[in-house]
Amino acid sequence: MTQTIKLAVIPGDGIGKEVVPEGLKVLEAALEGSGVTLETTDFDLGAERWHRTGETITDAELEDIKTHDAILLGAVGDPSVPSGVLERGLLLRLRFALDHYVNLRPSKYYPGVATPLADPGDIDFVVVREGTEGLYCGNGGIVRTGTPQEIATEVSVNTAYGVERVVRYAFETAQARPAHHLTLVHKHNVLVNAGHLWRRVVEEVGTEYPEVKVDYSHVDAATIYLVTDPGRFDVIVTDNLFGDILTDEAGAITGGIGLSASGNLNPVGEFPSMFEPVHGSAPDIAGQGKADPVATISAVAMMLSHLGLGTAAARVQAAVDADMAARAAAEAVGAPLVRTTSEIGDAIAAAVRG
Ligand SMILES: NC(=O)C1=CN([C@@H]2O[C@H](COP(=O)(O)OP(=O)(O)OC[C@H]3O[C@@H](n4cnc5c(N)ncnc54)[C@H](O)[C@@H]3O)[C@@H](O)[C@H]2O)C=CC1
Ligand SMILES: CC(C)CC(=O)C(=O)O
Ligand SMILES: [Mg+2]
Repeated sequence: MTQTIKLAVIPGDGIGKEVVPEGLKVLEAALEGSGVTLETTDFDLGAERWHRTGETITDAELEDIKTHDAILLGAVGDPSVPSGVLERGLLLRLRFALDHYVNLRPSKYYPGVATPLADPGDIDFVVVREGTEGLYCGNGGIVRTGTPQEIATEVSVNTAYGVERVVRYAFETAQARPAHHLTLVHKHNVLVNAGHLWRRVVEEVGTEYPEVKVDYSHVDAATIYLVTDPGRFDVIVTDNLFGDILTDEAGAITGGIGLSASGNLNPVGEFPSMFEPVHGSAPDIAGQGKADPVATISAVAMMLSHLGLGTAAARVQAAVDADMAARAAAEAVGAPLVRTTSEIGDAIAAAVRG
């Protein structure tokens, strides 16, 4: 049976434009001979478009994106655009409008890959970050008093509905993993309103998953454990801001943010899910061929798996694993591999083809 994947492609800004072509290169290799055809639509969104037209994304473009099976995004944000215009007006608009309430961010350490940790041990956990609420709602404002006593507020929104559905997804994830272990990360000793809601929901939903061992860490302590004892984590469930911060740290300990993939999921399938690297547009290295495309390529593997194409996903993952092994071998002899973004993409695409 032939199947067509309708993929919306948003390279965005900075290194997003460099890593997305590598992701597509590997995706095409993975689909060769599978009977699945790929139909891509490029969306011209990001800083250049904003400078040209003043638009972040139009309602018509959003509707068009909704007709696709999935979205592959690079990154958005550019120093030439006021901070927040693209991050809120484009990226968060997509996540909110497409109800991406699960932001899934796996972290796995490939033994031998360079890491700042002296003894990384066995790191293999997944962060289930809430994606549509919390401090990222844009709920707040600024009171310009005309005096030095200006007031700015950002209010974290946590609904029982929103917390319950992401917590349930996290329990399902923990139930499906061998360790059956879920850690709620929050700060309920201070954020007593939101924190206690999260804690109560985890307790209540947890009664339906008796096999899952549940524990709790305040977010500040969690940042310590990620460095000193990352092996203690299996599945972490947390809110939008804490999950954002923890997953950059998770990238750093597992070999660099250029390796970390994420899926913005609408698990009920009402809207297309969006796959992207955890990192941003990295203006400091943009245009130099220095960006590691592995995060985007791994996001492609997550996308294939989400679309039910497990064999193709496994082929991409195996090729990424092989590339990690090659990196580790080079590290071991003191001669780290130095390759451009497209050379890494070429090597992984070739490995996918076998
Ligand atoms: N999902 C998205 O579209 C995101 C967008 N951003 C935006 O990106 C812009 C830059 O943000 P930053 O805070 O600098 O975060 P960033 O993630 O772009 O960069 C942080 C550091 O990681 C390095 N880095 C990132 N990706 C890399 C890769 N693939 N290979 C090698 N090194 C890599 C960068 O060179 C930089 O030193 C801002 O406009 C920000 O708002 C930030 C995070 C996510
Ligand atoms: C720019 C933010 C809205 C996104 C971000 O940093 C993230 O999702 O990791
Ligand atoms: Mg982030």
